[in-house]
Amino acid sequence: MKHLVMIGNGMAGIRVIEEILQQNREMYQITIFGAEPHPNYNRIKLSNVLQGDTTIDDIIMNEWDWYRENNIDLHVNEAIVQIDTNNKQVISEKGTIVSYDELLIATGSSSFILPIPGADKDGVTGFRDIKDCETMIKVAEKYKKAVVIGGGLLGLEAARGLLNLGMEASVVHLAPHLMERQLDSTAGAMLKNELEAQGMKFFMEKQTAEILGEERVTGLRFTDGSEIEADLIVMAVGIKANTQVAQNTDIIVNRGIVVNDFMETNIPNVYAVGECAEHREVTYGLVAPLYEQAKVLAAKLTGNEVDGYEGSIVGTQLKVAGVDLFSAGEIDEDDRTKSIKIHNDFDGVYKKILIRDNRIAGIVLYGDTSDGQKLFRMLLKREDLTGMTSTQILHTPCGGGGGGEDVASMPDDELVCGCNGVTKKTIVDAITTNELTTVDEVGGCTNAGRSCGRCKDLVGDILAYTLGDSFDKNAATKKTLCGCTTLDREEVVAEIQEKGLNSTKEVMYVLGWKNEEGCSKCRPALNYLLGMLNPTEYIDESNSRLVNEKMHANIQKDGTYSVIPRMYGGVTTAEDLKKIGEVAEKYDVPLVKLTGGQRIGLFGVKKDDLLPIWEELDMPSGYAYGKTLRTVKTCVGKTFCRYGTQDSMSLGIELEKKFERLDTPHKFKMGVSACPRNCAESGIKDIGFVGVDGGWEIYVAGNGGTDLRAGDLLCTVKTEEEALEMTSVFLQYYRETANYLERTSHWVERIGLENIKEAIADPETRKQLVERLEVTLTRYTEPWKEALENKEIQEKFYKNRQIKVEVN
Ligand SMILES: Cc1cc2nc3c(=O)[nH]c(=O)nc-3n(C[C@H](O)[C@H](O)[C@H](O)COP(=O)(O)OP(=O)(O)OC[C@H]3O[C@@H](n4cnc5c(N)ncnc54)[C@H](O)[C@@H]3O)c2cc1C
Ligand SMILES: NC(=O)c1ccc[n+]([C@@H]2O[C@H](COP(=O)([O-])OP(=O)(O)OC[C@H]3O[C@@H](n4cnc5c(N)ncnc54)[C@H](O)[C@@H]3O)[C@@H](O)[C@H]2O)c1
Ligand code: SF4
Ligand code: FES
Repeated sequence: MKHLVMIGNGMAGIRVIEEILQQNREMYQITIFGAEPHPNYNRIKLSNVLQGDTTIDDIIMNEWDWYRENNIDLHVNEAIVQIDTNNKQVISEKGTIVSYDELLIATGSSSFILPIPGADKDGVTGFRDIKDCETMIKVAEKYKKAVVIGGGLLGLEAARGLLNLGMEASVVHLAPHLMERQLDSTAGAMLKNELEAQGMKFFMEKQTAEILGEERVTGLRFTDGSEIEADLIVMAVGIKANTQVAQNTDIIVNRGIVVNDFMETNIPNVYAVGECAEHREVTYGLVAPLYEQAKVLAAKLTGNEVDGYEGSIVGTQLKVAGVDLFSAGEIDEDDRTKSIKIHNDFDGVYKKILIRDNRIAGIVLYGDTSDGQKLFRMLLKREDLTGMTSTQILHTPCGGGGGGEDVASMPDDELVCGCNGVTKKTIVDAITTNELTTVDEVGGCTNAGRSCGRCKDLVGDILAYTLGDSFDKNAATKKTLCGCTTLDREEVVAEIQEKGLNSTKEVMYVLGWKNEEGCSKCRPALNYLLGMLNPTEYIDESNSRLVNEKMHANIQKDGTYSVIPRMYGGVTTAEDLKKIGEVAEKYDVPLVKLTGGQRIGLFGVKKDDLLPIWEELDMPSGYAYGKTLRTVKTCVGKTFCRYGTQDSMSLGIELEKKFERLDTPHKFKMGVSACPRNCAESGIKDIGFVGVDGGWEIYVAGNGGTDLRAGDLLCTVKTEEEALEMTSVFLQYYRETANYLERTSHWVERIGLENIKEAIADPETRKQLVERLEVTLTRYTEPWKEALENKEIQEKFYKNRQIKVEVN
């Protein structure tokens, strides 16, 4: 098998790999290096994350298990720093050397940071990746004044996000009107009016000379000498291709890595794709052309016949609520163009079609973009307009997302999903051939809707049109458990109960799963649901668990493992500390570290050492890898602290001993503080206890991670027994109603705290929840003890090859 190495784990590169896997799974052993610590995610949707419409979790496109299932050796957080084309090797920043037969460079771009004094101060960022997005969200919690430099697509989407985060957002722009690369001055002015009405401020035709402040930014000075204040500066002044890996090699680099029509560089077996590639002197910054490149390259790499890539004309839209615009091709008239213009200022609609030699050369639409795709198709196909009137050009029947009638009159070759180049015919064919009934399924088969998501309504309309009477609108757009089924979580639960199903295979078979093996999304979800619904009879399927749970250890990015034993309530003994020290020394453990959950972790453990280390430790597993109770953090409480009114350690230890190993929809953390000073950070735990005079306040759905959230007060109880009972009630209600992989913070926001309180108000309901939980708690055993006693488990999990996948 040939070895394909890819540098870059982003949108264009992974599309090539997906296409290769579809065309020939057996052809390559694949290794991917990614500089970011994440699996492939939808970068486009970072704007939606910043604007608060979605979460980082929701924009992951290929989960860690996807890499594993496709035998991809993934190295994240590990940039390649050198290519040796003579010896056909790549070298990473950590010194890893890997040989390749075929090398694919897919390193994308970086934000262009203006080379002006002060650009390196704290509070100055680009907007390119998850880290930048998180930086902005964090700054917005503390500071007020945001300045975005650059009034292009990215700058305006960033500014809208910062407004949504409660900041004042000003945009500094060099040109006389916004988005001058996509809009003419009329549309640019209309856009500025709309955004001003939404609360943005603009500084037009201003060039930044310097960023002011000591260590942290306080403002900026323009070249005309005027100054404005700023706590955060976002640079959105364009991008530059990441070509550093090709430097000091014979690979030709210009603005990007130079490729021919088959994405081949001048060096044999080395290819480039995506924003880092320069094709016919053009580098692209939108996914549609990059996906076209990906298709061509995948065909080339799998030996399939394919026409070369000839370059693209791109269409753009802005992802800001309340703004409807579309632009493609040329923007401004010249002496060879004629134009059709409609400017209805009253309704805020502007349309300009530029025509040269009787063919559409450019489109600018503002306020009504329903003709966008039809006109874009005419532009791309160079349709001859001879004999057509301006009214016919603007109003020929089209799709435009307007429902059944429009869809019927849409030509087959009309582009429905601009990002992925999917036409109406491809979608209709996929629906009929594969009996698809949901928008997500259409996405799974054709990729339509998998990028910016704008076309999803139109895909829904095409489903309605194709399926006719059998179309069910609610079903088409509902959130199914995964792409293998049309059923959502509630329906799957109802079917399992009604039909008495008792294994994942049985569920998949009886409920007509499309993929009989399921996928990395549904297998762990079904395993959880079956165990939750039928705790006494269901036999846990370790093969259906997420990889870390299967191994009972977190796999680190270098292929080693972590060992984290329990320390109930963060309390340990001299004897346990000695044991940990001894194994760390004996097995040469590279890192011994106190974790955030008040325990001691051994990191960098070799797979072969896992069993002997656990045997010698003879301590319970801390489940630091599981969707289960992780830790109960406690303060020292009244035993030692003069402010303490309660015994926090005792409650914490009791809670941890009672609920350890319990499967929950997502990881679950607790905190117990013995007074409102809250030293155990109980306010940012899934369930947190705060000692008050005469009892405990119980806070729920707090989160200290990426979605920082203060917990909500659920209730106040008087005794430890009541605290334990309320924890059982809350935990079991969460277990029975949350979606798999839904943290309590998201669950409480989705269901509503008041609804949860109401649901558990009745004492009889509470009693039943507690009873069901008590039964469930009897099904768990100590995993490492079991592994040490069971040869089969040892052979299956701890004596085979290393997998290099980082799992969070
Ligand atoms: C906020 C935002 C919104 C956007 N909105 C849209 C939109 O609405 N529509 C649209 O079409 N496009 C949009 N884009 C652009 C689109 O996201 C990009 O065109 C696309 O992601 C480029 O794909 P790529 O694979 O070439 O690069 P990337 O997705 O950037 O992937 C490249 C990866 O390679 C990694 N890498 C770089 N150097 C190395 C190295 N030496 N070793 C290992 N790894 C390396 C990078 O860290 C990165 O993860 C948007 C971009 C942003 C930032
Ligand atoms: N909706 C979308 O399709 C979308 C959204 C976000 C990002 N993107 C892509 O991401 C990439 C980056 O976007 P971008 O908007 O940064 O790039 P861009 O090159 O499209 O726009 C940069 C803007 O910054 C302005 N500018 C340049 N120097 C400046 C200065 N010194 N002061 C003030 N303004 C200055 C330019 O006039 C220009 O309008 C692009 O490839 C873009 O296509 C696309
Ligand atoms: S939370 Fe209160 S009781 Fe606990 S350590 Fe802090 S001050 Fe002391
Ligand atoms: S148009 Fe962007 S995903 Fe379809």
